[in-house]
Amino acid sequence: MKIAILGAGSWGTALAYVLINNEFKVNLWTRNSIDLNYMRENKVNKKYLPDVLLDKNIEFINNIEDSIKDVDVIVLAVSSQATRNILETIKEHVNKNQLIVNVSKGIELVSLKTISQIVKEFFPNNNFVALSGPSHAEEVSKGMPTTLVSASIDKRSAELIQDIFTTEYLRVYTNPDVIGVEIGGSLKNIIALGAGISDGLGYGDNAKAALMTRGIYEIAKLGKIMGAKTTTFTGLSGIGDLIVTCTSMHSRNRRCGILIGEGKKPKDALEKIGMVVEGFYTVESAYYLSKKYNVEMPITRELYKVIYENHGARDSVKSLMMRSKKHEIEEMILNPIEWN
Ligand SMILES: NC(=O)C1=CN([C@@H]2O[C@H](COP(=O)(O)OP(=O)(O)OC[C@H]3O[C@@H](n4cnc5c(N)ncnc54)[C@H](OP(=O)(O)O)[C@@H]3O)[C@@H](O)[C@H]2O)C=CC1
Ligand SMILES: O=C(CO)COP(=O)(O)O
Repeated sequence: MKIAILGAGSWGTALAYVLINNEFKVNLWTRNSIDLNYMRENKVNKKYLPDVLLDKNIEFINNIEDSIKDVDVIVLAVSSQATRNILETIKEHVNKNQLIVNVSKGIELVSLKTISQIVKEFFPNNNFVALSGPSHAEEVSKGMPTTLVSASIDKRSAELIQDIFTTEYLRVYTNPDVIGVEIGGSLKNIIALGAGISDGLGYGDNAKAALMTRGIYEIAKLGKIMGAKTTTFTGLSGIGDLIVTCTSMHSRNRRCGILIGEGKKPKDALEKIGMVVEGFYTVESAYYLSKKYNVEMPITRELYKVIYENHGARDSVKSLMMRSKKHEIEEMILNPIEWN
């Protein structure tokens, strides 16, 4: 079995490390020829994961068409806003037997589509898997215990991806709820930005617990209306990924939020992180999805104002706290226990 990984960032590189050590052949594609030459010579990705040795079963490739030739699986591992361009580039060169796997976590701006929906536009006949879950590249590439979810409407594809990525430190579950896994994985990044802002403002654990709990609630509300199963949000790609991203210093979303909370302008904070901060864009997509589906998403709305409308973060927290009083669980999401 041969696998192409399109994108040699932190996550693409960590997944390449897993696969080559499972004795699969990997083509790792990067658009950057300087990075390519360094990787070929030194067998490490200096820019994103410098301590991880990639010294067997791997080819570093700069030509994207060559990288997907004769592979069984194509893994999309660039930022989600760049994925459409990648698909456009490879569309004439993919055959219908190649399984397409997406590992990025975001919702496309303007189209408001998830990656499975974009992939379907280009490759309606190919099987598709969304591989997601609480998994920082820095830990996976050190062999630290991690769990993922392989989501596909095709059971065999979900199980194939489960098989090839499983190691003694990486446990992979399957789930047929692709949209649920995609919405959970994408929107947790918004809440992680918020958790970071809260930390940057000097607020404590109470505020973060509130953001995480009310955050997964509004994510699940939107997800349900978009066709997801509510239970998926209680799983690894939902609350699991939300917990890891809101609490870890590995998280670029959380670190970007901390800088904003400390007073940096959102654009400057993004630039300082220097890596993909998906939540920065997904907050806009989610804001418009909440309007499109008429779902109340107060945390998303306030974060949109902070990131895109120059609204003060402390004022946004006040607005959230002073909203009109309400019941905790709305009818539409679960069956709440009613008062006697
Ligand atoms: N890091 C992690 O722990 C995890 C990340 N993810 C998700 O994986 C996705 C990729 O993140 P990650 O690898 O961490 O990000 P990084 O910032 O580490 O790397 C981004 C990668 O995407 C490439 N890229 C960015 N823009 C473009 C573009 N316009 N065209 C082609 N390639 C582009 C970069 O290439 P270049 O270097 O040339 O700019 C680089 O290879 C994100 O959606 C993220 O949410 C999911 C799980 C874990
Ligand atoms: O998705 C991730 C962990 O599961 C990575 O999160 P960040 O992009 O915030 O680093």
